[in-house]
Amino acid sequence: MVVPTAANGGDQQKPYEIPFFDLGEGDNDVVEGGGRWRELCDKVREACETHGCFCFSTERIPSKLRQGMVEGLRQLFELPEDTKKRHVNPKPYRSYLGKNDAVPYLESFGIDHAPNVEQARAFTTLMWPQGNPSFCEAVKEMSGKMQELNLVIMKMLFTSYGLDADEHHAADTASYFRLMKYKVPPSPTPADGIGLVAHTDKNTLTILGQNDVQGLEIQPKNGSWVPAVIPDGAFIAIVGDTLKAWSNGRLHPVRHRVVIRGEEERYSWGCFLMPKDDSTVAVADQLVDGDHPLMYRPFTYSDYLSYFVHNLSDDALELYAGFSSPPVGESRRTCMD
Ligand SMILES: O=C(O)CCC(=O)C(=O)O
Ligand SMILES: [Fe+2]
Repeated sequence: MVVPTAANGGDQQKPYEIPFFDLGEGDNDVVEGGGRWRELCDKVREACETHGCFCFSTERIPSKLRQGMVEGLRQLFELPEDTKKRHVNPKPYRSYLGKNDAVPYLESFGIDHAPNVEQARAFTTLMWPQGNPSFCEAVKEMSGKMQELNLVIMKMLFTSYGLDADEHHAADTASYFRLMKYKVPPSPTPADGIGLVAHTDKNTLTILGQNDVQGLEIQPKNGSWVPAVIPDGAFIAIVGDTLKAWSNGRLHPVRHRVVIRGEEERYSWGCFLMPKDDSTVAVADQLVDGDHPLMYRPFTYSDYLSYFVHNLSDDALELYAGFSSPPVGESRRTCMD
């Protein structure tokens, strides 16, 4: 099944189709050896190579959990600015972001290892000293399910490439959970109600959910921006730069942005899968051959992220790790193969 995306704000754009997959019921369907497993692995890989993203539904995340998440986000972003500013973390994109000229409609928080109840509780207690057990539970559960799904999709990609899809890579994997609110721009809406500037994700694989208010756009390989319409209750998975490197350029980290239109506030939340800070990302040996010469040198994810934060280049991966760039002299150890 594909989800046709209507042209947004004009009739110039051709409808663009983002693949949509039903990732099944709990653990019964999309598990290794299940009826649809192998077929889905290939379709997911194809979507990630061609589009760099796909939408999916899953019964692992019940609608009650989604509702709890959205309700908690409303309460969170309504807190006083001084309270929200208490959330500080030295890692990039984690501290509370509000009132930023580059992204005036966006507010966000990033929580490390949110599936860990201690981390989820530390965050909610910081925001609500008297506690907020229901949002704490929603953050822990939602981030845990999304991390699980991220790992399932990674496994699908490994399987489709015929690589050992052993879970061992999960041990070298971390995640952070990002909570976002996009305010309604003042009326009349500026032509460019940019909620989040165009970028590729630097991590491995991202899964995003939203409160059914659209706004995400992607730039397909052919160049022009199109809306990425996420069906109600569904999620979108987006390939990051690190997966492009690991797959020797096969998987496509699609550029995306958020454009705010309409009258409703948009809430979104994302689980960003990434290698642990000290893990080295290296191209999988099996994905290098005569037709696919080695494109990237090994690198440490945290060094790559730091390079990006200091340079903010659209071509960060190619400049930092592209084979023509200078070697870093790191030993070759890989977190993902
Ligand atoms: O809010 C969204 O839908 C997109 C967020 C995003 O792309 C990001 O945080 O990297
Ligand atoms: Fe992103």
